[in-house]
Amino acid sequence: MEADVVDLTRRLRTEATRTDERRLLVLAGDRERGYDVLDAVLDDLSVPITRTTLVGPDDRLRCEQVPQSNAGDLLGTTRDAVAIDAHAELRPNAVGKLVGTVDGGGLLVLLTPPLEVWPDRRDGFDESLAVPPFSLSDVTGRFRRRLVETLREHRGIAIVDCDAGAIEDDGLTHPAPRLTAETESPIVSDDHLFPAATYEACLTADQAEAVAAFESLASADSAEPDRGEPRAVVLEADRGRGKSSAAGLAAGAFAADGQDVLVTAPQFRNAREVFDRAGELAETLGVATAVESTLVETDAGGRVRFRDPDEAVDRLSSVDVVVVDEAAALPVARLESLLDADRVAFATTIHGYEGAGRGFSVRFRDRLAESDHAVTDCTMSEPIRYAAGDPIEVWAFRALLLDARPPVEPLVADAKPDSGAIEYRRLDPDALLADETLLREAFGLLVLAHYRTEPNDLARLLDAPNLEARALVHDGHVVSVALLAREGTLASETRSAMYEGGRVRGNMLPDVLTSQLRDEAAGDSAGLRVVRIATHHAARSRGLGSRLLAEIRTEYGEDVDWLGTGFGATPGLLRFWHENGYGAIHLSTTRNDASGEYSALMLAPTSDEGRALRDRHADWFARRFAAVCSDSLDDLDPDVARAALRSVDPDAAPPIDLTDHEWRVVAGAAYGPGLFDVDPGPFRSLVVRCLVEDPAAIDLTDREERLLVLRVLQAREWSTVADRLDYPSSGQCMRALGDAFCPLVDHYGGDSALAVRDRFLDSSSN
Ligand SMILES: CC(=O)SCCNC(=O)CCNC(=O)[C@H](O)C(C)(C)COP(=O)(O)OP(=O)(O)OC[C@H]1O[C@@H](n2cnc3c(N)ncnc32)[C@H](O)[C@@H]1OP(=O)(O)O
Ligand SMILES: Nc1ncnc2c1ncn2[C@@H]1O[C@H](COP(=O)(O)OP(=O)(O)OP(=O)(O)O)[C@@H](O)[C@H]1O
Repeated sequence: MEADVVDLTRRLRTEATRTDERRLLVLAGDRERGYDVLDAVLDDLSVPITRTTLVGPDDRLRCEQVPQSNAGDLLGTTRDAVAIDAHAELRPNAVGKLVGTVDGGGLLVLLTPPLEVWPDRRDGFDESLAVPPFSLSDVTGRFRRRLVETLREHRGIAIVDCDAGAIEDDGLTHPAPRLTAETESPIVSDDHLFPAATYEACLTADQAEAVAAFESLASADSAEPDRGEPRAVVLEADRGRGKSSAAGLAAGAFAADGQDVLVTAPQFRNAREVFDRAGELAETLGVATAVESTLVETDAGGRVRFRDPDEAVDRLSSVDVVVVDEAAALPVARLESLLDADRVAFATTIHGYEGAGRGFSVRFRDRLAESDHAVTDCTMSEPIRYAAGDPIEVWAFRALLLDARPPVEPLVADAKPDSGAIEYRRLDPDALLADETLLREAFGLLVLAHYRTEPNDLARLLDAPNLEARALVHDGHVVSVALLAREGTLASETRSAMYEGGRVRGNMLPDVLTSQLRDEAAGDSAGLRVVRIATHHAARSRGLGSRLLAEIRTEYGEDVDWLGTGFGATPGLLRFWHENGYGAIHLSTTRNDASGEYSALMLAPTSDEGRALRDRHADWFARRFAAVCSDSLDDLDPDVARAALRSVDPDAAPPIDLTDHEWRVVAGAAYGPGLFDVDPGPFRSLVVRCLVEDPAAIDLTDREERLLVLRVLQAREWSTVADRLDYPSSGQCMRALGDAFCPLVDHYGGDSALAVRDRFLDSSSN
């Protein structure tokens, strides 16, 4: 049989090479037999071992080997053959990252258990879906069943049953011969800053346009003084469109002009093509003085060099141009720091969520828009690594729903929460599988709206026992969707393990409340966490999200003790949840990598037990808030602090408990010559109470509230606060703080406070 498969692989390779497409070979059956066949196939293939990668747990072939957990290392690289050993586990994210790395003419190999039994076997990835109190036997195999179906249905995929020694499907597509490649050749105009050779090195017109976009990063000259302002280029494309190469050609052109270009990426290998192209261009132009793997230098004193993101951030001011490759794979906070560079380019994938996360498009785009940089956008669609319409890309997009989209705008444009056309629907996994449009719309909406949705989530949606999905559909189309996770009802052993620092899967809220906030009972009650919620962008702010939350509360209210959520906190989102009955009980003390925000945890109780849980945590949260704010949250956006406190139920928050002397200090600073600085403590508890309670009698402006947060809670220097809030001087800022405390003293002050106030009011009126 091996000979037959070797022969088939040769034919697949010939076809792939002729069409510049890839082919996929599935070796199903016993693992050892699969490896024997794979060995024979790779021995015969004219593929250099240096361009082959085995992705699996063991180093069994004579080529590079990486575990599936490190599949991201290969992002942005080009391989001739990639074999994925899926026997112990199949991580959907890994498949998403790997498919795009295989070159035109290349081969992707999938080693799997027998296809008939594979969906019903529980593997390593499934273990990650078995979230307590559920067990592995509760996990289902729908994702893999669907995967197997797509493998059987799609073109270009050969399936070999290694146990039976039979070729089930030869995967040959017998393409009609093509006359010539249909790509437009790049047009090189005279009107460009970079040398013509830069454009002549481009393989497609798209790539030439992308290179041209980089010209906007050229440094200022007297003819165009406007170029002195900060500038950014964002280059987006699907995998393998030649982004890195475009960036490399531009970097080479800058270096030829004597500029210092710093290139960064999650890892050097993600950016290798940048250096290949930059070096080639420098050589073509005859200006290269050094061409090494991470450095290109030119006789004009220019260079292109690589630095890790951490190091890059420290060097931004000393270089001319910064190029960030595989930008979507970097945390948003890191991308934000890179914005300190005046001239910076970000190259990233559009369907980058195949493992990279969508932080870039969902969150970082907003930051970029708020920055001073003038942004030039550029997209590339023409494939370079492999031909357009490549069957393996088509398969991967479908199998992992990489191109899932919410319904087109006109279908949901009229959706209103109270209209009869709106229906609340359970998105049962079986119903989703039976209705591909529903699945694509629901998943597409989650992907577009959420920076963290990735192929693993598709598998979770279909197979995880703790997850459920609900939606509002408008005339049958998904307009608002929520992903829900059951949490809590944990056995006492599990709870004590958590309390003692053990890791427990899932159960995000009970986990944080138990392990970090030291509440061993937190995992006892039954909860439902809204993991994600999204409304179609064409129908936001009409109450649809709120209606969906209300429906969820009606459906589950009797069933659980609390509803909860956790998300990257912004003032708008905190308001949205607060308006829907959720109150903050925690803000994380570190920023989330993907969102760049501090995470907020919120609870909405639905039973007495849930209320008791919410109340004690709201109380603890309000009590510790000021201390955390002057420590790990000292850079928290004051509007997030205000919105978080405002969402806390005032009945659950601690009352004001100041001694007479403390009241005299506060009232003395508000109405007399006293100073906040001598004893900030009592001021802090007053501010927290006032922001939680928001009494009608205290009408502070937004600026005054920000002042209270920045100076009193976050202990920022007077000069910093004055600067940030546009007070003309620190002195004016101090007076404004005193003034802001007057209504607080009036409203909350006891006899001792009011006596101080009246004394100073009397003396000023005499
Ligand atoms: C656990 C999590 O999933 S949190 C993340 C939530 N999801 C996202 O951020 C994805 C993108 N955003 C969305 O899909 C939607 O904006 C949702 C889901 C947050 C809200 O859905 P909608 O259908 O718009 O909600 P609804 O109309 O009931 O309430 C909107 C109100 O929420 C508040 N709000 C929600 N998001 C924001 C925001 N980003 N900025 C400002 N206010 C906001 C506002 O008060 C808004 O009212 P307004 O438009 O009158 O100012
Ligand atoms: N102008 C060019 N000259 C030579 N080779 C090129 C050129 N453009 C692209 N290529 C080749 O095409 C393949 C894909 O290019 P590149 O890595 O730049 O694309 P990419 O869009 O950055 O890919 P990914 O999305 O995987 O990061 C690489 O093998 C690269 O060497």
